[in-house]
Amino acid sequence: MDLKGKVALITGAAAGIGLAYSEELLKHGAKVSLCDIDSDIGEQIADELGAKYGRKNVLFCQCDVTDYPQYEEAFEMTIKVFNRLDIVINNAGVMNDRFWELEVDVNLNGVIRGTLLAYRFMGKDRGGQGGTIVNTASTAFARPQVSTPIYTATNYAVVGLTRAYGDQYHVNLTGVRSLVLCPGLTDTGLVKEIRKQLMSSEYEAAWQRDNANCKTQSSEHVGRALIEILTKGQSGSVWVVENGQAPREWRG
Ligand SMILES: NC(=O)C1=CN([C@@H]2O[C@H](COP(=O)(O)OP(=O)(O)OC[C@H]3O[C@@H](n4cnc5c(N)ncnc54)[C@H](O)[C@@H]3O)[C@@H](O)[C@H]2O)C=CC1
Ligand SMILES: CCCCCC(=O)/C=C/[C@H]1C=CC(=O)[C@@H]1CCCCCCC(=O)O
Repeated sequence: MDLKGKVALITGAAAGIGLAYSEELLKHGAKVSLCDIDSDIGEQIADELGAKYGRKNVLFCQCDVTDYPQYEEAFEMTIKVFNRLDIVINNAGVMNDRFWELEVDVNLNGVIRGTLLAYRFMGKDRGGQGGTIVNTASTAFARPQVSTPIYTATNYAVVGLTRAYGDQYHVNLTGVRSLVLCPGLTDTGLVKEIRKQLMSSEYEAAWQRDNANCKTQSSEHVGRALIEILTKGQSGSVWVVENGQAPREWRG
């Protein structure tokens, strides 16, 4: 896929994996709409990336993915500024099973909202040009993270959503392809104070076991993997990126 001049909207773009996706897309000549709930860091990141890759190529939209009207405004603003939309990356996520309703609202409902908006603004059946949706899940979908059952469930659901929408039936109808990237342990701010993120402090032993054999990878590695997946990923495909290795397709 030639990314030059393409427009990508990325959620959770102010930090971690979303920021790495954004920078890698800019390096490949795309324009990016950085969407994040955190406007202080988001504006600052947009300034920094704009100075490096050209101010006309970067936009920041303050957007909480749990708030449909705000999310819709981010799509409208992106298309108004860049005049097109080719790629939607549903990446914003949290891990906190204590606040599980919010976790489900961000990690699953947020991806559903982003997917429905992507079809509305890119779907050929809705007057659009077609495009690509990339969702971020986690390797927790393939090997359940026993210490965070609800976080794990949201990742299973995102993979199921992507596989169903990724079917050729939807591609024929809309011209939109859907892929899912599942990172393993990645060095970001997702885990701040693990004891407060597990449903029970008794789960700490399980948390240690869950992550015992994982090698931490950088968010930049996941960013580079995104470009490879965008280039060769078939609609409905599921990609695992872990331990700093090249992306590999998961075939269930
Ligand atoms: N870091 C890791 O080890 C792994 C992360 N993931 C997934 O990768 C995705 C990105 O996570 P990280 O970069 O690690 O986390 P992070 O905490 O570094 O970045 C997440 C970003 O999402 C934003 N955000 C949070 N709630 C939001 C909302 N309601 N609306 C809009 N933006 C919101 C935050 O402000 C932040 O900028 C998540 O979906 C996470 O589940 C998956 C596997 C491993
Ligand atoms: C010893 C713990 C070190 C810190 C671990 C950490 O930061 C974990 C991150 C996970 C949080 C959400 C995820 O999606 C991350 C990785 C999930 C990997 C699941 C590993 C299980 C396995 O591969 O068997």
